[in-house]
Amino acid sequence: MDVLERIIERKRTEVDYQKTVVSQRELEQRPQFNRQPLSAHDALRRPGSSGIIAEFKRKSPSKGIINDQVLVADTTAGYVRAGAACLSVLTDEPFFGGRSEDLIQARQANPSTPIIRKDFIIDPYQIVEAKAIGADFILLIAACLTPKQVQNYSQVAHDLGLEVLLEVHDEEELASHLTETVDLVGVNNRNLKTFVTDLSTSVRLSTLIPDSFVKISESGLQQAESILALQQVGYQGFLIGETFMKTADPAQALQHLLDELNQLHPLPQKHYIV
Ligand SMILES: O=P(O)(O)OC[C@@H](O)[C@@H](O)c1c[nH]c2ccccc12
Repeated sequence: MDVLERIIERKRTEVDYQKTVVSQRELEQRPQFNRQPLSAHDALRRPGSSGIIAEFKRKSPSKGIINDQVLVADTTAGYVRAGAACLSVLTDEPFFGGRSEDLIQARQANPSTPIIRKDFIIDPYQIVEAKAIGADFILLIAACLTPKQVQNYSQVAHDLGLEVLLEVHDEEELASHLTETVDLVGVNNRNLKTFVTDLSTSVRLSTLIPDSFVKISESGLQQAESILALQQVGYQGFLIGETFMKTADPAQALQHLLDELNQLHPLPQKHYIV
């Protein structure tokens, strides 16, 4: 069994248990459930957007502990001050050391920045839960779902006002799973089965994704030069976790990356803001 299969098996048990603890009806009564979600699509397409989706990730199956010292509210607020366009918060506990409470805290600290619930969604209950904890958009991973599930779950998300990021990592997944019902398409440079990270995956797949979707390159991004090269082939979003989280001050690491990016490729808007 590969890691992805283990994660999904564990997730099934977790979701079935969670449903007995908090019913869907109870989730629908939470105050956040009535909040109007923010659009990640708009935030990433806004002129002058940094395009960075900055992730809060304590640990991962490939790297072990990345950072268990920093607090979610401080870190995510720091990311936003530094210029993140969106935030990503891992809520998977067994493999990534996250929890729903992290997203609740990130939401409180950042009322105006779109936040993605980063988890392995295999049941519509988790989409209702995403809304109830204050997420604005959700991740659907092609490798974990059938094309039909992607369509159905996107519909559930849209009915709740949430946007959908579909994650693929090769041509086959893109061809079989891409549907008009998703809003953003993420190319994961990391193969979730082998953990090998290769940025050329994003380059290869970029022309195969229609421009109507916001294109996001995910994982393994470290250098301003790589971001610039990916912008040139059509990417508008960059999902980055470890490069920031492995430092003692993740927000400062983002600030450095944006400074480097501005030096390479100054965004005119930045210079006109007084
Ligand atoms: O830490 P990195 O290499 O910058 O990667 C961030 C993000 O892309 C990665 O955490 C991720 C992408 N898709 C996922 C699916 C589940 C869990 C995690 C992920």
